[in-house]
Amino acid sequence: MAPMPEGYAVCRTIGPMRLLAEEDTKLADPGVRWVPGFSALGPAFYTSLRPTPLPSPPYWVGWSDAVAREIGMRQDWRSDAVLAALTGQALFEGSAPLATVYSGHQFGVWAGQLGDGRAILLGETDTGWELQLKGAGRTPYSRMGDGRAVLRSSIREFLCSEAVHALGIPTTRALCVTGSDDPVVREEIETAAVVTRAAPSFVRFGHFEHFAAANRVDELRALADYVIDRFYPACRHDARFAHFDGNAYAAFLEAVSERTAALLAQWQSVGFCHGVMNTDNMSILGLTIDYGPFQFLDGFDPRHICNHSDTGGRYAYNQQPNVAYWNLFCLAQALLPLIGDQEIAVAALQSYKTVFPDRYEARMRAKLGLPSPAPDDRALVEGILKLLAQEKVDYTIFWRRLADHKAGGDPAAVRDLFLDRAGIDAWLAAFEERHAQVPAAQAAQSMRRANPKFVLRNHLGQQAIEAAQRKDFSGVATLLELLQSPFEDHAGHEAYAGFPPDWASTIEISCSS
Ligand SMILES: Nc1ncnc2c1ncn2[C@@H]1O[C@H](COP(=O)(O)OP(=O)(O)OP(=O)(O)O)[C@@H](O)[C@H]1O
Ligand SMILES: [Mg+2]
Repeated sequence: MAPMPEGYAVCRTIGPMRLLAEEDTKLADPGVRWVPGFSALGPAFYTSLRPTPLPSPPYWVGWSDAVAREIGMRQDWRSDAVLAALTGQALFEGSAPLATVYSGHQFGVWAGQLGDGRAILLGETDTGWELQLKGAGRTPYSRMGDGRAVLRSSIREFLCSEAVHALGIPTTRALCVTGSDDPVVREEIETAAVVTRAAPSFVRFGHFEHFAAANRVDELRALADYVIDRFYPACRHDARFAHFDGNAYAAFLEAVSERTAALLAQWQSVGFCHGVMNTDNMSILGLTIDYGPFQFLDGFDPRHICNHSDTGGRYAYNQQPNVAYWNLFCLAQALLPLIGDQEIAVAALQSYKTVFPDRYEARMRAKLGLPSPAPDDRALVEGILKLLAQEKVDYTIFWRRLADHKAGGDPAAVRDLFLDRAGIDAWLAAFEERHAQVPAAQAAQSMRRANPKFVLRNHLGQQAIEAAQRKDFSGVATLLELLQSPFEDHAGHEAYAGFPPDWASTIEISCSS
């Protein structure tokens, strides 16, 4: 293990908190064991250090027992000792925390070294989950940052991780948000929080770029071999990659491209804007990672920019698929020393251009309740997107109402969303004609599984955040419950599925978190 750097948390006693005694640390055993995982790569890839505890006593803000179960934690995992371990007051027995180093392209420009400036990896469990504390204090990669995260952004990340998972979209998960009353300075003074995240791996495109940029090919290869062996073993032998003639790194690039294409198809179809698709926010596993200024579309506007810091609109909703490809190109460049031939690297990226549209069309067909493809489906999709964009019709509500209509509901609920009645009537007629051969009950059922009733809209998150800032955490729990089963009706919770209020458009979400 690399030595503890000076100036970071050595964690003896801070304020009223104390380092847990040996017997307390055992109590903090979450029911899983720690295995070497990423740390086995060696100190070139990270700095070992402890989280820095916050001075004030921590408290639970929100938690997901479902995630705890998936990780394999004990049923009564939410003990004081675990709370202490998830807020840096104590260490889980056997965990060897660290912060990893990566680099990246931010807003299209090479940013050089970044790294986990406020996320500390506790380790990997024997059940295959890395646990990471976001907002756990400064690291050697913090640059000018304070190493902290605020309650507002932590609640957003926690809820959205679980919402995106429940929508069937690959994502990092969130076990819990813990808070404390310690002030954190952003545009205003806010309070500190930590999100405990879980993922099979938090490796990003930027980890590869880091070693490639410094021409450190041995480390680059070690990292690629680790990721391939752990997560992409098929790249070494599967007949699917035979066209690369045994070049596992080219196969790896193709596999990552395909996962990324599939991810983007899901984001686009559900109306999810990520907001900061820098290469350091791109998961090598094709997971959604880094919930910052994200937004689910309210009214459908293809050019919507959810991040107020993104003045040029680089990460606008309709730019996301191209940006993902641009990011994959950066990854290809980073992997070039391993792949060995530029043409092969470029070839490995090509499948993005077919997988993305194929997956996107399949997702949109599912939203339309169509079990198999037909030549005019693209026109049907383009037709409705044009109408939705024309009047900025609410994206989620439109699709859910269309599903309800297919289930026998009044078509007026759909028509009433549009001023252009002739336009929507013509489209509905084409939709019904296309459905002539599809059993209505089957279509209705699959549409309700493809078109969520509940998404984490900005204003819903905002209401839960404001209550939590007053120490009322019930809004976080209620939203979590709805978002964990977003396709269910949840009678009595119609308000969470309604149109956003006027003030929703005034919420400004930026990179400040
Ligand atoms: N408050 C902070 N203190 C220290 N470093 C920070 C802080 N906020 C962001 N950073 C660092 O700045 C870089 C870019 O930040 P970005 O907003 O993409 O990530 P993030 O929100 O911190 O976290 P992640 O990508 O891990 O979800 C990263 O290296 C990140 O660790
Ligand atoms: Mg980030």
